[in-house]
Amino acid sequence: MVISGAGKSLNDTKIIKGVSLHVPHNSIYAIIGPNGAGKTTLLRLMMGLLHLDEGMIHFTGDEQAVSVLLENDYLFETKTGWENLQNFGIYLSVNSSLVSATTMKYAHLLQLSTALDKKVATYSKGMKRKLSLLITLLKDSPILMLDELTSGVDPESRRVMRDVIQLLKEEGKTVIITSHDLAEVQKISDWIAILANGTIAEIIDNQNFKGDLEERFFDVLEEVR
Ligand SMILES: Nc1ncnc2c1ncn2[C@@H]1O[C@H](COP(=O)(O)OP(=O)(O)OP(=O)(O)O)[C@@H](O)[C@H]1O
Repeated sequence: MVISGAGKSLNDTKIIKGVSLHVPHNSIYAIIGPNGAGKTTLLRLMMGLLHLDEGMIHFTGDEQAVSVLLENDYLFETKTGWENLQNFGIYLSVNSSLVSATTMKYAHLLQLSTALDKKVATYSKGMKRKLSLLITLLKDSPILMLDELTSGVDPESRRVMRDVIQLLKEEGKTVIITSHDLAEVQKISDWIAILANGTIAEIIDNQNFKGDLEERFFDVLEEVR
């Protein structure tokens, strides 16, 4: 997936300015940056939920299907987790046997199996996030875009989500994430783009990066200020 010269204004303010990125196939690619840097806006452009004012986004042939996880959970609170999966399966045109198979595969890994019979209104933030992730996985898309997957989630749930992301990579998928958790980003990402004021301030090849990400992050922000 290649983004070149992406630009976007919202309410007459330029939010994304000349962003170019190459997200390698089958990589875990993190976009980090301070509040208001434009991470969600950039991800929404990549998701196709917003239209570019300038530039282009190019998917290679086999990468066109994208599944997305938004920053907030959009779940049916009065239905059980399992009913949510079935309803979203219908909405996403995923047949019910595939919904069952995907649920069987990931619910256990996400430690969500026993909660699936309970109403979502009784779920913790972490459980809701895991259910939203499971819904995102129903479509088996080659590219997953996950906006703040682990925000507000406890360490153990973060770890199981991380394990699932790693498994997805092993299965050949490309995963793009935004996060404020630099320790987590450093653990799982192949590439890390630092976004500041709507521009890419730095791209880190994390497999060859030996330093401390937090330190690098603050240095980069200092340089662009
Ligand atoms: N619909 C909108 N209309 C006008 N401005 C917007 C809109 N959505 C976002 N913005 C502004 O765009 C800027 C970037 O917002 P965005 O949510 O993309 O940042 P972010 O890096 O994801 O921040 P956070 O870490 O807080 O989630 C912010 O200044 C925000 O106020």
